[in-house]
Amino acid sequence: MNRALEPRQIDRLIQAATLVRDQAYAPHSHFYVGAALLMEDGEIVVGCNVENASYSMCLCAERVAAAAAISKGYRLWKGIAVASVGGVSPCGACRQFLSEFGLELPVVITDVIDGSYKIRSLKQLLPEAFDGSLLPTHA
Ligand SMILES: O=c1ccn([C@H]2C[C@H](O)[C@@H](CO)O2)c(=O)[nH]1
Ligand SMILES: [Zn+2]
Repeated sequence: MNRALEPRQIDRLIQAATLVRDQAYAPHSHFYVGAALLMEDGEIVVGCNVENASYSMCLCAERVAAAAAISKGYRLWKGIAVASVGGVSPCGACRQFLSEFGLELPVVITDVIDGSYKIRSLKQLLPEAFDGSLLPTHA
């Protein structure tokens, strides 16, 4: 199966992630992040980071987008773009969270300053991932 994103899909994802970044609630870090997930049917589901005065409760944009997609009934994703100043990679927690739904996922890591990006698979970002297959309750 060809999992590579087409240039047009990459553009759409970057545009959506950059746009939703404006909605980020980040009064504590002032670090604004947007994420956009591409569904198998072409739909895009977005998320931004949502912070809290109790810092450990902060939600990353990637997990907000992933939870929104699941809530809409989407579990098959073609790619995700993450937009921030400097183009940060998803944190470890988000890598693990996203991996639940497939390690082949292409991650488009975008710097909103100049629009540059790089693409890495989740498998590259999370080698030797814990996938729950050894859990006694695994189906
Ligand atoms: O990939 C990342 C990295 C950080 N953040 C958020 C979490 C927190 O609100 C702020 C600073 O870490 O940026 C994300 O949303 N995604
Ligand atoms: Zn994260």
